Amino acid sequence: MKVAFIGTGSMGSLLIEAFLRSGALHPHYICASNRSPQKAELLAKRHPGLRVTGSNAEAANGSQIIFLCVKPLDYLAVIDELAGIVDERQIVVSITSPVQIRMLEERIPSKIAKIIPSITHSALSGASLCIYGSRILPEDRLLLEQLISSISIPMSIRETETRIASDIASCGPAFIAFILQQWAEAASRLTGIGRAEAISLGAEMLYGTGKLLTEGGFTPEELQRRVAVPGGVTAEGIAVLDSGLSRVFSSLIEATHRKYDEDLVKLDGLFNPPSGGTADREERA
Ligand SMILES: NC(=O)C1=CN([C@@H]2O[C@H](COP(=O)(O)OP(=O)(O)OC[C@H]3O[C@@H](n4cnc5c(N)ncnc54)[C@H](O)[C@@H]3O)[C@@H](O)[C@H]2O)C=CC1
Ligand SMILES: O=C(O)[C@@H]1CCC=N1
Repeated sequence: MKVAFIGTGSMGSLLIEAFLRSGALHPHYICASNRSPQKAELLAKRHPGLRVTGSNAEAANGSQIIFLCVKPLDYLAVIDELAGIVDERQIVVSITSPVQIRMLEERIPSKIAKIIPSITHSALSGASLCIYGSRILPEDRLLLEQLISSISIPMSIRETETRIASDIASCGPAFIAFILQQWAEAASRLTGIGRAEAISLGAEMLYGTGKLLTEGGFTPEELQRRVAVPGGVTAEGIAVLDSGLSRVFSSLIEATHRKYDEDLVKLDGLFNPPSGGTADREERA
């Protein structure tokens, strides 16, 4: 099976390398193209056999699955390039949340899926968010999920839930890393523990907590009950978090959704230039 990756920036490269590391894909079956070819050529150097093409059309030609790993505002240019090249048997996968499946189905005849990845896939873990277009058949879904499950846990979501699900699964690693950084800096400032030591302790704790919440079968509530012994110190800390955090997460969700709305308006203008409908604004969660 030939698989193409258009855009080999941060996420395109990460996906290629994760698929190679998992053994799901072999370099000989991968075609990659990028606006500045150097990035794709670096990948080819690291993974002999991986083919870098001079154009996106060349990468897509004959590929069974085509991952589009460019930023939202670069989609239209790529889609227009592919329009006369791809056919109804090929599967085009968008990895970006604001580009609506409908926008792609209107412009190209291929089967369309949206699979939103996460940086956690470079550790062969984390959830990938899967949304399938109207032309995707059960066997296409099986093929995609077989591939993506080599590097992640595929989870089907509704397209209207893309923003909030992606906030948690894809932006989440950055949010949690920020919290850990702040915690470690406060710990270092107030107690003198080394920042690096505090971060190592926190990282191991996050790894173990993730395992307990997944394979360990704990719910967040059970985990808190087990750790916060009556009359102990954890309960004191949870009371502080309780008084401060609920507002923080509401503001966070408002901020990401506001930015998403702005992206939808820009995309709407790009994909429907003259009359410019606003239907996409209704499509977010
Ligand atoms: N970084 C992350 O953790 C996640 C990113 N995403 C989504 O992935 C998409 C890509 O993000 P990154 O990889 O971080 O961005 P990036 O900027 O690192 O990579 C985008 C690549 O696309 C290339 N490109 C732009 N226009 C092109 C064209 N016409 N033809 C070929 N290549 C072209 C650029 O040269 C660049 O290498 C974004 O839409 C982002 O929302 C989704 C989930 C997680
Ligand atoms: O920051 C961003 O826009 C992308 C989307 C999900 C994770 N990173």
